[in-house]
Amino acid sequence: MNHPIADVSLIKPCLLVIMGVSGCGKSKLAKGLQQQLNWPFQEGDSLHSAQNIQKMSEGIPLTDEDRLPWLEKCHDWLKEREVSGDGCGILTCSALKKSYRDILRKDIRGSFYFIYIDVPQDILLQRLQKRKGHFMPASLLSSQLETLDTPDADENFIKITVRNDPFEEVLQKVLLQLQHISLKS
Ligand SMILES: Nc1ncnc2c1ncn2[C@@H]1O[C@H](COP(=O)(O)OP(=O)(O)OP(=O)(O)O)[C@@H](O)[C@H]1O
Ligand SMILES: O=C(O)[C@H](O)[C@@H](O)[C@H](O)[C@H](O)CO
Repeated sequence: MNHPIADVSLIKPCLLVIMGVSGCGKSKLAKGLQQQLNWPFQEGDSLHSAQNIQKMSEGIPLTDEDRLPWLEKCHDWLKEREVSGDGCGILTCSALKKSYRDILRKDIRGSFYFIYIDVPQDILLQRLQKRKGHFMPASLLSSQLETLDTPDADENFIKITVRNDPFEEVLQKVLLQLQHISLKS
C-alpha cells in the first residue's frame, strides 16, 4: 500500500450524508466509513416507501412529491443522531437537488457534511449494468444525472472524484479529508 492512511482517532464526531447519483458508490463508501469509524449507519434506500421502490424498479423516475416523505425520514434519522448526544452518524441519500439537501440539514446545529461522490457517466453505466440484485435499473441513470444539482460552494461538502481508483484509496481520501477538517475545527 503506497497511499497515505488516515489516523481515525483524530476524526471528530459529525453527521455525514453520502450523496450522488445511483451507482456512484454511496453504500460501499458508507459501509467502509462505518467499519473505520464505528459510527451508526443508515442506508437511505431502506427508508423509501414500497411505492417508491416499486416505481424505481419499473424504471420510472421519482418526482419531488415522491421524494418528500423519504427526505423527511432521512432528516429525522439525522436529527435523532444529533439529539442522541454523540452527534455522529452516516447516511446514504442521493440528495440530488439543493432543495433536498436543505430538508436534510434543516435545524441541524452540529457538524454536518455532505460527501459528494462524482463519477463519470461511462463508469456509472458500467457499474450499474454489472450490479446484481438491486432494484434500481441502469435505465434511470440519465434522469439521475439530469436531476443532479452539484453542491454549491456555500454547502458544507467534501467532493471526491472517482474514476478507476481502487476503493481503499477512495476510502482513505475521504478519511484524510475528515481528519483535516477535524484538526482545523
Ligand atoms: N470505488 C469503487 N470502485 C469500483 N467499484 C465500486 C466503487 N464504489 C462502488 N463500486 C461498485 O459500484 C456499484 C455501485 O455501488 P453502490 O451500490 O455502493 O452505489 P450507490 O451509490 O449506493 O447506488 P444506489 O444509489 O443505486 O443504491 C456496486 O457494484 C459497487 O460494488
Ligand atoms: O432520489 C432518487 O431518485 C432515489 O433516491 C434514487 O437515487 C435511489 O434511492 C437510489 O439511487 C437507488 O439506490
